[in-house]
Amino acid sequence: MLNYVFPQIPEEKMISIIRHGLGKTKEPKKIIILGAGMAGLVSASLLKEAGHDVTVLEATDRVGGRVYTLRGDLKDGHYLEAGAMRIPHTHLLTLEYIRKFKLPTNEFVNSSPNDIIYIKGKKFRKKTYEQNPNILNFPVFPYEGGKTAVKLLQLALRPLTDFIDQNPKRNWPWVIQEFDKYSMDNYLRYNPFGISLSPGAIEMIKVLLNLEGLMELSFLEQLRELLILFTPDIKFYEISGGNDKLPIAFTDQLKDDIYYGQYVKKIVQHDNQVTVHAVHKILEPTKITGDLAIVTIPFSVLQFVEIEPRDSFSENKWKAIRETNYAGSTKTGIQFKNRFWEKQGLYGGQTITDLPIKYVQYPSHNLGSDGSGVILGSYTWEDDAIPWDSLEDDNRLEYVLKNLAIIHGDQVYSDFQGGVSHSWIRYPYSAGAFTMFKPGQVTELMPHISSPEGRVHFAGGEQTSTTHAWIQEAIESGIRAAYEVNNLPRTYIDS
Ligand SMILES: Cc1cc2nc3c(=O)[nH]c(=O)nc-3n(C[C@H](O)[C@H](O)[C@H](O)COP(=O)(O)OP(=O)(O)OC[C@H]3O[C@@H](n4cnc5c(N)ncnc54)[C@H](O)[C@@H]3O)c2cc1C
Ligand SMILES: N[C@@H](Cc1ccccc1)C(=O)O
Repeated sequence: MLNYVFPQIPEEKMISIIRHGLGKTKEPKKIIILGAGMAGLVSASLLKEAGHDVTVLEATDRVGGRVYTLRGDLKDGHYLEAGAMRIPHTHLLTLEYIRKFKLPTNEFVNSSPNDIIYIKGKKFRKKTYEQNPNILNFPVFPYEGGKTAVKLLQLALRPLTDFIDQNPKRNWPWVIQEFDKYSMDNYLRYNPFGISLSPGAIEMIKVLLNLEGLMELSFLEQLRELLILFTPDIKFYEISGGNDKLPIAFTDQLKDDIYYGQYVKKIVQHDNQVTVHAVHKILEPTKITGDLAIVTIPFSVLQFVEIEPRDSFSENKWKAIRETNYAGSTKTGIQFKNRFWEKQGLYGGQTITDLPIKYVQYPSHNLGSDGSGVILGSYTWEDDAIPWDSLEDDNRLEYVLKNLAIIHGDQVYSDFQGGVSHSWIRYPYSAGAFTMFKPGQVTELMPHISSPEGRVHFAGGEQTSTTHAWIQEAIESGIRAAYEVNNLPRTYIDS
């Protein structure tokens, strides 16, 4: 259970593997990797460097998967990060690869005192709210008055976070055992430490911390996220020019080993080998046989891949594939011919609102420049994404504009130049944005998610590591899978 929080390979060893590789293998094998997202690229890169013959089958025409920089309908070289947009300064594996490929970065201004809070029809600046949280008028208990949503949440979490901090390795197993059954909503409502927040305080936390859509999901998952986001003096970065530069950087080494447009339909284990069947829109179907396979396809879409013989996967694995919960997320970006938000003091940073758009992020690149820019006009998670997923792109743009006009004025209409939108639930190559367990799934599913099944190994961020919903965990899982198979003797896997 500890690998729910601590990587199976110590972080400093993983950093050394990124820098120096796994070391030449004594057992070169033919390895088929399913998926060219960050997990697939990392494992393919390390295993090729170690002397294996790797083949990567990727369903789409690009690398990156959920690192997806949308440029299509935007002008003047602008882009929207439909997937990964920010990299915390604590995500050393991600930053190590960025350093390895010498990619330029700039600060991602996640939040600033000028952030806007638009709640109950009123507009405030974050600095004003932080000086006097009561101006938002949530009906809190007297002792909760004057506290921000973050402070109230930290109050409710404090007994747990202090306990974890005393001795994380010793105390996390107890926390998992005791709190895996809680949803975020349950923990806040029926706080086991007797710090029961008022309904008004819970409402304030849900709205201000954009948690409304996630409340029914695992409390432990949110706790892990919040520990990241509460890291004192946390800083975020982005790759200048688009985060897709990171997955693309792997293609120099792997350009002859990645096959695009190859949608994997079947995995067969037989005669001490594994054969992967894929279809292509135009070419003849593909059939590749090797010594083993590494699956990085999200479990949500792995359900459509035929596994032969069925019992080559354990029942626990089948259960994990069926039940691992994938949260939805939808992003809509809008391009404006003037960077009007900067004239309103928003150089990066965000708006948080109870309007359907929920969360707006202002760009952290080309700050202060003249001309156009792209705002992430709406970023929603899970339940909050559902209304947006019911709409086609143009309707999303229409409603996002309407909401932005309420916040920024009607200039949004005269400055409007176009926009892009992406629903991860409706994206057939991930069928969801990221794993976010339901209550009980850490205990029930975690032990069976990354365990190999015969000749088939598993990576892929979401389901197989310690921080769901971050590139860091995709890299961690890719390194772990490569390390796992590198010196696996072929005879062993013949058994
Ligand atoms: C909305 C959103 C916001 C995010 N924000 C951040 C952030 O700010 N910072 C951060 O660090 N991380 C963020 N992440 C998380 C990060 O993007 C992912 O955790 C990471 O990219 C996952 O990599 P992966 O290789 O595990 O999976 P994926 O990227 O999903 O790769 C799987 C690959 O398999 C391919 N595939 C699927 N089915 C098949 C098939 N049948 N046959 C062949 N190929 C197939 C897919 O096309 C894809 O390329 C965000 C993710 C989302 C969705
Ligand atoms: N890590 C992703 C998604 C995420 C954030 C916070 C909570 C849950 C998911 C992001 O930074 O946007």
